[in-house]
Amino acid sequence: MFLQEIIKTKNEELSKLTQKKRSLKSALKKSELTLIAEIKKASPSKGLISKNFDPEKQLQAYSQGGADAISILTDEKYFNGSTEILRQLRGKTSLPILRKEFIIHPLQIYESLFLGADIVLLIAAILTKQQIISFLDISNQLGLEALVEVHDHDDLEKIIDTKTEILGINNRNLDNFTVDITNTEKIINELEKMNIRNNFYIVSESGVKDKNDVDYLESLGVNGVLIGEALMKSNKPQEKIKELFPKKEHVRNG
Ligand SMILES: O=P(O)(O)OC[C@@H](O)[C@@H](O)c1c[nH]c2ccccc12
Repeated sequence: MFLQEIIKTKNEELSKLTQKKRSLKSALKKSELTLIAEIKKASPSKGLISKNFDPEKQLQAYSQGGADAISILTDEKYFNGSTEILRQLRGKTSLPILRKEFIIHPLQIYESLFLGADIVLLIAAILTKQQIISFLDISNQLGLEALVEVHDHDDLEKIIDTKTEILGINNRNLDNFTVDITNTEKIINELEKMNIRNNFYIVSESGVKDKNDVDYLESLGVNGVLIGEALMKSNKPQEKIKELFPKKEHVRNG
């Protein structure tokens, strides 16, 4: 009897832990182009990007500018990020948070939950199809959303017939750092040929720097864009967002 009561309580406690997180998918469902704004101090391709790196100030500028979600680099060695940044910013925003990390083990997904992330990144190029399938299952169980990132045809093959819902198309080749934003168009064309374009919410990632780029991507029908460097390098990220997304509603007090 008593054990039963304990288990009932445990189930209630667990449901709190895994309850639906803040959702990127809900933002992507809207007709307006979604902005995922990234907090990134440095990168292996660009070195130090932000001299006066202040994650909290950056977060404020992003949310006041009208960003729909925040991406936070947690890799230390190559991006100068930290899990601590995510932990600290979590309580300071109501926007969904994507943990930008190179996930190669299920433990990192559990860790993301405890850090307070709402979305995890699954990079197809560093995972097998089996891992993608299993990592998507784990994320689902934990109530986390997953942004599954592809760059080329081989990556695309790996995510076909998986439960991928949010598809990130990376315009940057992570092996040699070359950037080409027409990569988004190329991958969308492949999806259309395979007749699976409408199975996904599509986020174009990397190399988006001006209004022209945003307009071009919007014309392709993407649901969202992920921008890091252009916002990190700007002295006034909030203004930069206004320039890139004049239609966005700008929040007054974060
Ligand atoms: O700074 P940019 O060019 O706007 O790019 C942002 C984001 O797309 C990029 O940081 C990124 C995309 N996929 C990744 C995977 C790991 C680390 C970083 C990334």
